[in-house]
Amino acid sequence: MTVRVGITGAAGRMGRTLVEAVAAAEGLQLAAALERPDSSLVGADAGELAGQGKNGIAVAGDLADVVGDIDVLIDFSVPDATLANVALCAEHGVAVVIGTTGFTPKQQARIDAAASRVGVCKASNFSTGVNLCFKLLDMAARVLGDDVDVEIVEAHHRHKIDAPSGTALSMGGVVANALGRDLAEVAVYGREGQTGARDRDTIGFATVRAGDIVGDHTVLFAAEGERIEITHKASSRMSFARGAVRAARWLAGRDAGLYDMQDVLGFKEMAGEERQ
Ligand SMILES: NC(=O)C1=CN([C@@H]2O[C@H](COP(=O)(O)OP(=O)(O)OC[C@H]3O[C@@H](n4cnc5c(N)ncnc54)[C@H](OP(=O)(O)O)[C@@H]3O)[C@@H](O)[C@H]2O)C=CC1
Ligand SMILES: O=C(O)C1=N[C@H](C(=O)O)C[C@H](O)C1
Repeated sequence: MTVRVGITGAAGRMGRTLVEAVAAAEGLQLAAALERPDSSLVGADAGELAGQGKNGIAVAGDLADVVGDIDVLIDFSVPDATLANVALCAEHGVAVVIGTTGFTPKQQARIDAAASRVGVCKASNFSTGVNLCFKLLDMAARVLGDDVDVEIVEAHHRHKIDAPSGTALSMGGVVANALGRDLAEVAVYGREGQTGARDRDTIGFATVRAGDIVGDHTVLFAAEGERIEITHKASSRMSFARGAVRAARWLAGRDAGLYDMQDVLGFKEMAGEERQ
């Protein structure tokens, strides 16, 4: 079966990379590409926008016009646009891969509601490397326990609009969960002035925005006399796009529910087998 894919924000950094990744993927076919309704790019050829040469898919401005042509929507845009798109897809039985970051808890609840009607695969990071890091972080936190200070440092390009990155927050969530802490209670977002000594229970976040950095994340586990650092560095957006394409193939035809890249990679099944 060929999975018919739609891509929102098709002229964006991730959108263009996704158009290229879908073209290279087996079993997937680009069936729709979207931009804002008022964008001057509506009507342009999506392949040309992605620097791939014409692919015959004209950029649409309204998802309602093309939702019947697709099986899965891949959405890397902004929270408000993603929420509107997910709601429409849920009405039409179209599955959604969500890469957008920066949702509030209230916005996340709307995604959860849509996922009771269709399959939704949402991940703050679709690269295999970062998802492997989540497993390594879980293991490191469980072994090191409360004997270390945990700090998370992330760096991204100057155009990124949310901070800390979705990936940094997910990493914090994994570590907090492994240590039996609630991230909302222990997170410290930046420090300035007379901060006092560090509280061991906190998880610190530091953000760098500069130039064209694709995405760097480091989690430090610092004890007296030694320090472990788990680092991931993305050098190409294709690492995210390939993961999202893999997720789209995996999600097509699946039951309604909220999934993530750990499901797609089979990591949750592996963890279940380890426990048995
Ligand atoms: N999960 C993951 O693996 C990854 C997630 N991301 C996330 O993906 C998102 C997009 O990142 P990136 O591609 O760098 O961002 P860009 O700004 O390059 O692209 C966003 C696209 O969405 C479009 N858009 C913005 N607002 C609307 C709207 N209201 N309606 C329709 N379209 C809209 C933009 O159009 P316009 O230019 O006209 O505003 C643009 O084409 C971010 O949240 C980022 O954090 C990024 C990389 C990996
Ligand atoms: O905006 C980006 O570029 C990225 N966003 C994601 C995030 O917020 O974690 C993933 C990746 O790091 C790139």
